[in-house]
Amino acid sequence: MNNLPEKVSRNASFTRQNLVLPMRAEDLRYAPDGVALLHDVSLQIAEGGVSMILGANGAGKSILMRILHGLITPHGGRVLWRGGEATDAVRRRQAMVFQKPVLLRRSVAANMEHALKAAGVARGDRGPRIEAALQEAGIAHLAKRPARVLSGGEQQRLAVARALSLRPDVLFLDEPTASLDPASTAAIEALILAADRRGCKVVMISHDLHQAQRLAGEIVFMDRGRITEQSAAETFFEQPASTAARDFLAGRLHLPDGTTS
Ligand SMILES: Nc1ncnc2c1ncn2[C@@H]1O[C@H](COP(=O)(O)OP(=O)(O)OP(=O)(O)O)[C@@H](O)[C@H]1O
Repeated sequence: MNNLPEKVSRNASFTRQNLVLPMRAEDLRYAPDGVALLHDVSLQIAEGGVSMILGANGAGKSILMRILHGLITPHGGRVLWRGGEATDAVRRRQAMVFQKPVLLRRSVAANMEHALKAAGVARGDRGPRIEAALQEAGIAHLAKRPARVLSGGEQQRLAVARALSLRPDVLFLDEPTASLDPASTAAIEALILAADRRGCKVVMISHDLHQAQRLAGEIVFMDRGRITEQSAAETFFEQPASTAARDFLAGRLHLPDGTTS
């Protein structure tokens, strides 16, 4: 890969301390109605670089992310932030953006205002933060427009800008650029890299291997409810350790019965 020096310098350029990492997930099990969808998943997320979760459809990536963010409760195992269970203070230092942005029926600026107010940001600080976040996302000219009439790419930029305006220590992104065109994708990727440079830990799911190569510091690879490897992105793409990852990168499908096509 040709962008290693950029990643190294990015990782060295933190501008603030991350107050919730490292995160440690231990033996997570998720089995609604007795059907095991996550099997004893353990991983550690530390500061520095984008952590990218890869794996085939149905591998359990979204379930894992939702458990890490506290949106669903696992049937076994636990998630520890700096060694302790998530408190309200820890949850407030995290944000999540979904593949389909969840926006309120009000203007772009009012969507931002609502999130900042709910997060307890003082009234006088909200305006400047909204302006800065919309500028950075390249949608300042849309501030007064109803959020629901924005294009898909604009809506997703707003969702990411809104999440970043909260200045989270950890930002979870579940396929934020799925179905966006190259220009919108590039705009979102620029926001992700800027957040990374500021010391916001980005944990992200993507199906776009080129995007993973552009952004990721490390790869967490999932196969049928298990993490088969967690490694530096360069290592993963050059020498994937697991058969499942090798097959995935080669475009071979792992079928539920254990065979490969
Ligand atoms: N509450 C639930 N009850 C039953 N099955 C579920 C539930 N939630 C998710 N699943 C199933 O668990 C599997 C993993 O889902 P998940 O959304 O985590 O996959 P994913 O890796 O994010 O896939 P994709 O890349 O398609 O988004 C899927 O087969 C899904 O249908």
